[in-house]
Amino acid sequence: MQLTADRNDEVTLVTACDLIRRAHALGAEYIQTPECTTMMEPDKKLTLEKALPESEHPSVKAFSALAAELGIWLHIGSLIVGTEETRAANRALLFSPKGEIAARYDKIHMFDVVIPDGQSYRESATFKPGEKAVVAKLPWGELGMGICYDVRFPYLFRAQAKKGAMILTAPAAFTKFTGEAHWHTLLKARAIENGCFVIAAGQCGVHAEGRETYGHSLIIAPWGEILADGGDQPGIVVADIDLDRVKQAREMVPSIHHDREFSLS
Ligand SMILES: O=C(O)CNC(=O)[C@H](CS)NC(=O)CCC(=O)C(=O)O
Repeated sequence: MQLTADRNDEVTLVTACDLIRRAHALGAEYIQTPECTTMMEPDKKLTLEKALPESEHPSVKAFSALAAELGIWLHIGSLIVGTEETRAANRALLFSPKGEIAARYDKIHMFDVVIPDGQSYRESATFKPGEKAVVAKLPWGELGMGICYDVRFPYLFRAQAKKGAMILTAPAAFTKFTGEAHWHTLLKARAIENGCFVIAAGQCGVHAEGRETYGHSLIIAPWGEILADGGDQPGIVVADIDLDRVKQAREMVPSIHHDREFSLS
């Protein structure tokens, strides 16, 4: 599902829940939302003020209740969650159909980048990077959890695939500028090189202070075909995931089994 998060999380939460309900009505059993699902707040101080711990976080409570009500696996691409330290976590949460948190992943790679379109980002000023890669168990197979900028670090997804992941994920708030140049290519590469499905929900549109995100939520098959593309407007995309296609792609090109150690001089 993709949306344009407001800086006010209460406003965005309503939209997010509505889109999740629409996806469920179409038969979705696993639903993914973008990075920073309920809030895109440019101000560091305001971001940290809203960064409540999981146990007190209004969005965590709402999504847990919604997952239980609908009986779905709900993968919230990320929420801004308070930690014991001064910086927050940019954390993805996977809710089970009982509403329990089945897995959590803190974004590892921080987007500290100056973009030639004039925008500059210092994610590490607000967020403490995670240190643990995560592969979560779904009833259909294992799912590797990544977030946004992580998609540029192929060894993270390689490690997840080697651990058994058949679905790789990168919910995102990609910039429009870098998305136009790189988004489809990076995600297709992660799918092809690992023989995995890739599912990546994206923020889209114009956010507070003119920040533009790329949208184009993608579902990609292990052979590299794009099964669904969300375009640039808020909405949902759905696809049937046949996990036999992982085996089929890896039978055609078994590169996942051909990694080698080598020296470099
Ligand atoms: O801070 C927020 O409000 C939400 N978080 C983000 O937007 C994050 C960190 S600033 N964005 C990215 O990682 C973009 C990566 C990207 O665009 C690329 O790799 O090209």
